[in-house]
Amino acid sequence: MTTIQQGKILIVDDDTDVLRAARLLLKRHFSQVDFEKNPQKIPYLVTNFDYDVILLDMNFTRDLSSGKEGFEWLDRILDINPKAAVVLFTAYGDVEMAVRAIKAGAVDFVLKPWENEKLLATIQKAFDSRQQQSAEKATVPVAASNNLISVSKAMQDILETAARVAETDANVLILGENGTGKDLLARHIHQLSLRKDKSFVSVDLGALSETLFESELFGHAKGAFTDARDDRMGRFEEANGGTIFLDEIGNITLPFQAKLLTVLQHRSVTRVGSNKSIPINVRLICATNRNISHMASQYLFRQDLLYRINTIEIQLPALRERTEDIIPLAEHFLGMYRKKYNRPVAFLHDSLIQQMEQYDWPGNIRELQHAVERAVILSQGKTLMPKDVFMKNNAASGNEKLNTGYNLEEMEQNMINQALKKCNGNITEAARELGLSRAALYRRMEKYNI
Ligand SMILES: Nc1ncnc2c1ncn2[C@@H]1O[C@H](COP(=O)(O)OP(=O)(O)OP(=O)(O)O)[C@@H](O)[C@H]1O
Repeated sequence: MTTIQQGKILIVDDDTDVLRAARLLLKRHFSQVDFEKNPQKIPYLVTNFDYDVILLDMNFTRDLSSGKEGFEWLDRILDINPKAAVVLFTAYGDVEMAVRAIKAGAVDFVLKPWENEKLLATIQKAFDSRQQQSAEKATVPVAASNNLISVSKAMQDILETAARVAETDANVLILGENGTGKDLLARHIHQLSLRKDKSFVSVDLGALSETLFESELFGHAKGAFTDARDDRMGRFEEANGGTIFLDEIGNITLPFQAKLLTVLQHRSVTRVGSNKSIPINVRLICATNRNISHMASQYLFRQDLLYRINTIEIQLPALRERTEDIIPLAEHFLGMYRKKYNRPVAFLHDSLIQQMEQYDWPGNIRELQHAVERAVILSQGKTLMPKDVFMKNNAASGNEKLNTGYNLEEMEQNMINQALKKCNGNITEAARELGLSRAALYRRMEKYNI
């Protein structure tokens, strides 16, 4: 009998069959095997969950065979966690690419189609070396996995409601501005639910094109359209027994709303090009940053679909409406990033605390998180000062409340300029300051025309 090791593995691949097969194999050996189809979720997952090994596809649909996208994502992962053990997966691999991948920071490389023993041995090796590293660095704490900070009364009430509804199978609709924690709350509810050992499948409906919508959600039969070379299960089937999280539900067109409604009413899906109905048992959590009741009153969102999805409605307040959470969150991120980047900085200056509490945080917790991360990377002393934390228009408007939009790219560009200035234009040193590889810094400089 195989013993299951306490280890967290993440598989990122846009091919559902690959995900399923690799997960099935690895689940027999590791206690937690998460999978994600959408590479855009990588930064979120790597920041929030301390994976032992990440198995990453090199060829996402954008660019089928050069492996370029895989290299980009590898870079992003290592930017976030330089110690991540990343094993690359490719169908078009060759020795040259393997060498490049290892040079770029991957620990190993597996060719598709794989042999189970080989895949397992590679993952095991990556896992063992990572365990050894952690044992040597016993002082390095585990990442703040699933750490939901909630000091304000508003958030405590929300968590209480979440705990109460988690055990039921009631559909939940989470409303709130971008970056308020909708995704994190959905995962939290799943973790508290009886389905926690089953899949949590997250789908960003806003990112799905009209042509992909149906086959992605409901699957397709072989030959249903030109590229349908095999039968393929959709996201609802993948989530069977577990939870499906439909993000940006307010962004789908009326015809797709009708299709989704039919699936929810019948609790079954029919793959595109097939006439066989497949029963599904999923817990549904939806989220949107739009005013969906208003949309329903304007006939832009079907009222009957809204009734289906909002059995329990949770409104996440904007960060500026729960100011008690700002400093605990900032301290949480400060602790997380000072350890990650090994910086001495440990305190927020009183004047910074005051400014942070008065700032509007239009990008909510995500904006706060990025602002603290960048400040930690660039920090020199033990205390963060107001000048260290980028808050849009902060310098110009002092302590006034701000209602402007927020631009992450602008912030990134600013940070790069600051680092280059500090290091007198020395790219290697600036990259180190920013916690980036030289290649990653060059790419960003090119992007911003610096
Ligand atoms: N209460 C919290 N405690 C700690 N971290 C949080 C909390 N809420 C959100 N975060 C962090 O803030 C970031 C943004 O959260 P999340 O992605 O869940 O927001 P969202 O509302 O789903 O955003 P979007 O609408 O843009 O998809 C994530 O890194 C998340 O871990």
